[in-house]
Amino acid sequence: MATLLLTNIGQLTTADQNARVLEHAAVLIQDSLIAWVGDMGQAPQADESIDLGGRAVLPGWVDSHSHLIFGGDRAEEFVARMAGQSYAAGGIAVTTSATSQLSDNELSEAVAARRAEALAMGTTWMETKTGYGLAVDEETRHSVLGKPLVDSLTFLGAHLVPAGWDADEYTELVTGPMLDAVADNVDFVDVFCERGAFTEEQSRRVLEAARAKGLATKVHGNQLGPGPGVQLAVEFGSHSVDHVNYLEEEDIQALAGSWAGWDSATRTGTPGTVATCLPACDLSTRQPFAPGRELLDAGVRIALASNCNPGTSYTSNMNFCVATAVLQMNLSLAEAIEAATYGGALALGVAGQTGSIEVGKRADLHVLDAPVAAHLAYRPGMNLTHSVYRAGKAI
Ligand SMILES: N=CN[C@@H](CCC(=O)O)C(=O)O
Ligand SMILES: [Zn+2]
Repeated sequence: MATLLLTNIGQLTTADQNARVLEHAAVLIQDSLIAWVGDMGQAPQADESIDLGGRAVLPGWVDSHSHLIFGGDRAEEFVARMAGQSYAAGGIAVTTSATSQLSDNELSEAVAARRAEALAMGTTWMETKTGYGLAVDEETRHSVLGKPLVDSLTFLGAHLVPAGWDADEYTELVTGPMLDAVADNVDFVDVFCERGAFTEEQSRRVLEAARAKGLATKVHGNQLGPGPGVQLAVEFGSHSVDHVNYLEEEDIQALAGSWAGWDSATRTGTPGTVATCLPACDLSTRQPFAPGRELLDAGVRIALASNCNPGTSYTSNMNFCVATAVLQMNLSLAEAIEAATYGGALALGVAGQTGSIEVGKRADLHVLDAPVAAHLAYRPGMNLTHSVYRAGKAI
């Protein structure tokens, strides 16, 4: 069994349950897993050793929300938005049409290139969604092509009601033949519960169909205005509700209540519904930032994710998301790092495998070209990723 010691780490942010930050640290990797963490002076012998020159190390980012399976872009829509037009869900149809024109090879290559781009910026676990197919054959094709290219895959047939369809009939298709066709390929079922997309009643049908299939759920909710998304997600025990820009007090209380069976000190118990904040999307759509500070203060577990997609957030740069959360959402650096690592892992149900630097977890590590992790927000916009290890392998 091959061992690799990463040593002379200036600052090691573990994002473990005690939020340990170690100085002059080392991490021993055995094959794909973390085998030892501690003071570099006490590190065990290893087959190979890499001196990180005093750099900061943190867990690889867990990006729990993206839409990488698409063709074309929507730069014109973005420019119009910057000139004052507001975002509307209808733009999804432009991408659906562009995506349908790509061959299997072209689409796979586009997704793989986007995944590689994110990995090079420290994202070692990445979720993505279907949702630019909106027909049984296309949604199935996207689920088959997407599955081997990402770590978690979500079915989002309920992204937009395609032109020419009655909304209830399309919901029938999504919850019947479309879900049947993709079910074996996906980890989650998601629904865009929003004005211009799916109503509360239609969203409920999507979540019920997922439950009947034994699939975990997510909800895109409360993005463009107050709405029922958060309450539905909590009611159905969804792993996450994402966007959460427009929350009423009852929404925050419902989310906090969902964590009543979870012990944060030991990270044991029954997890609730993670509130996933998407700061890059909020900037690109000029929406108010999700109230991450208030959610944390109310006892809600949050995640930070990129929401990389061609409409509302064409970036997969998690360094940028973390910097924005610190600078604009009043999160501390430690809170933002935890939300973008362990929080994302909770939102994907993979916190036992990744999201923190602990013995037994997958060796997913992000080395910064900086002495301390604070540089992520202190030097926003700079390329601070020095190197990345995914499942123990340098990329
Ligand atoms: N909100 C719904 N879906 C995407 C946007 C999709 C698009 O406009 O292409 C999002 O998460 O922001
Ligand atoms: Zn999304």
